[in-house]
Amino acid sequence: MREIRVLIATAWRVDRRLTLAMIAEPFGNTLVLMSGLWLAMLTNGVIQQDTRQVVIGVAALVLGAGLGWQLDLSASQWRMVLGEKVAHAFDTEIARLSAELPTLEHFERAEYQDQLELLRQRQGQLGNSMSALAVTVKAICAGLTVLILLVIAHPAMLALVLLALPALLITKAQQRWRATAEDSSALPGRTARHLRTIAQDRDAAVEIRLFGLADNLERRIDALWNEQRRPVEHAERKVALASLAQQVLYVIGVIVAVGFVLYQAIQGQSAPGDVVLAIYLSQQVQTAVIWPIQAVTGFGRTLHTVSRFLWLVDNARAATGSLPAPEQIVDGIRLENVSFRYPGTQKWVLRNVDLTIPAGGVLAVVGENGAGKTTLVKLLTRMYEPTEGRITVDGVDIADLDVEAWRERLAAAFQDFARFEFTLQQAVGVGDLPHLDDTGRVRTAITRSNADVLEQDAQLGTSWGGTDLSTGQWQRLALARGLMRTNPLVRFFDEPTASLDAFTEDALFDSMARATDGANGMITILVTHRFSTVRSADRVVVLADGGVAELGTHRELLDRDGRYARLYRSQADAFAD
Ligand SMILES: Nc1ncnc2c1ncn2[C@@H]1O[C@H](COP(=O)(O)OP(=O)(O)OP(=O)(O)O)[C@@H](O)[C@H]1O
Repeated sequence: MREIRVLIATAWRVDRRLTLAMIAEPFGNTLVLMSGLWLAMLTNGVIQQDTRQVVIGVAALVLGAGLGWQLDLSASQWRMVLGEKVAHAFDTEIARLSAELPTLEHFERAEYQDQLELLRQRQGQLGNSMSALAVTVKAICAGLTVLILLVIAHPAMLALVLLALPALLITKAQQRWRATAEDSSALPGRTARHLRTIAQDRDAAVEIRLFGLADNLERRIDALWNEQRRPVEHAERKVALASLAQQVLYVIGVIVAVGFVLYQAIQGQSAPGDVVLAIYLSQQVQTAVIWPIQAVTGFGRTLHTVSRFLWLVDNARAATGSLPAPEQIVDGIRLENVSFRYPGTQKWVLRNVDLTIPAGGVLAVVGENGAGKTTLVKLLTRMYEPTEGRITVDGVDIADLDVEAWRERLAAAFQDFARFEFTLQQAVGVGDLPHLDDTGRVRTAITRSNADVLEQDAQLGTSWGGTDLSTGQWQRLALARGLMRTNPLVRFFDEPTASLDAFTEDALFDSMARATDGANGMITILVTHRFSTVRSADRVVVLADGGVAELGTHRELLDRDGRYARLYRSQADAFAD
C-alpha cells in the first residue's frame, strides 16, 4: 500500500535507529501478555509441587515480562521523538509541495481548497502516523497472542471473539460518522480562516477600522467556528454512545466465559492454572479484541490523511511537459484559437483568440477593465493552461515545455506585486536567484527602475526592525525584480507602474526600453492603461469581448478611428481638462 510505504520511507529517512525501535516495539507488548502463561505454569507447578514448572514460570515471568515492560516503556519515548521528526518532515514537504504546484488553478477550485484545509487541520496526524502504525502492529500482535492464550486456557473462551463482530460494525460506523463530520466542517473551517486572515491583514486594517467591520468579522468567525464544530461534536456524541454499548456487551461476555472455565475447574476438567490464565485473560481480552479493531480503524484515519498528502504530491507532479525551453525566439509566439475560462466558472474570458507576437518587439496590450489582459499574461506564464487551443513559441506548444525551464526564461513585474520583507538587495535579487548576491546586477536593476530608496543592505519591513516603504516604492522594487534577468525570452510588465504617476512611468519605460534591447528575439509585453506609454510600443493589441478587437501600430490604430482611438482620445481629453 502506497500510504504505508510513504510513511515508513519518511520515518526511515528521518531516523533509522528509531524506526527500527518502532518495529521492535510490538514484541515488548507480546512478551508482557505472555506473562499470563507463565503465571499459569507457576500456579500449576506450585499445586503439583513440580519444581521445574515453578522455576521456568518464575524465570520467564521475570525475564520476559521485565524485558517486555522495559521495551514497552521506552517505546513511548521513542514514539514521541520519532513523531516530532516525522511531523517536521511532512510539514516541510507540504509547504514545499504547496509552493511548487505548477499552476494557480488550485486557488480557484473549491474541492482543492477543501482538501488542503483538511490536510492542514489533520497535519498533526501525519506526525503521529508512524506511531499509529507501530500501535496498530502492536495491537494486532497482542490480539493474536491473546487468541492463542484463549485456546490454551479453554477453546470455549474463543466464543468471546464472536463479540468482536458487533464491535467491528460499530467501529466502522464510527469511522464513517467522523469522516462525514470532517468533510462537512471543511468549508466553514476554511471560511473562518479566510475571515481571520482578513481581520489581521495589514492592507485591510484601514478599511476595517473606517467601516467598523471588526465586530462583524468577529461574529461571523464565531458563528463559522460553531458551525464547523457542530457536526464533529454530534459525531463524537454518537461515537461515545456506541462505544458504551460495545463495552457493556464485552463485560457480559467475559463474565460468562470466565464463569464457564471456573465451573470446568471445579468439575476437575481443567487445571487450576487455566483458571488463573482465564482470569488474567479476562483483563486482557477486551483490550486485545477491541484494540486491534480500533487501532486499524484509527490507522485508517491516519492513512486517509496520508492519502490527502499523496494527493498533494500527485497534483504537484501533474504533467507539465518536459521539453527544454528554447534558447531564443526566432519567429515568435502564437495564440492558436485560444479560449479560456477560469476553473469552476462558466464565463469565457478569452474566446477563439488568434494572435501572433513576432520575436524581438514590444507589444502593448490594452482594453477596458476585465477585458482579459492579465489573463493573457497568466496563460503565457503558464499560471493557467488554455481551456481550448494552444500557445506556441516558434511552433512548439508551451504546454510541452518543462514549466520551470520556461519560467526561468521569463521576467515579469505585476500590478499585484509581493512585498518581500528582506534586505533591499535580496528583495530585488530574488528576481534572478542565481544572482541573489550579485550587488552590481541588483544595483543596475534598482537604478533602471528608479528604486534606489535605501542602502542595498537595508532591512525592509518594520516587523523586522527595518524600514517600511510606500506602495509606489514597493512597486518600484517589484519592477527592479522584473529587470534582474538579463536575457529572458519574454518580459512582462503588467501594469507595473499603476502606483506611480504618469511622468515617472514614462521616464521608467524609457529606461526599461534600454534594458530590453536584448538579443534572443526577446519579446516585451506591456499591459497598461496609460496611452502615453502605449505609444512607444511596436504594436498594440486591443482586447474586447473575449477577443482581439484591433491590432496594429499606435499610428495605424489612431488612423482606423476605432475602439483604440476612442480610448486614446478619452484619456488625452481627460489630461487636457
Ligand atoms: N481568478 C479568477 N477567477 C475567476 N475569474 C477571474 C479570475 N481572475 C479574473 N477573472 C475574470 O476574468 C476576467 C478578465 O480578468 P483580467 O484580470 O484578465 O482583466 P484585465 O483586462 O487585466 O482587467 P484590469 O484592466 O481591470 O486589470 C474578468 O471578468 C475577471 O472577473
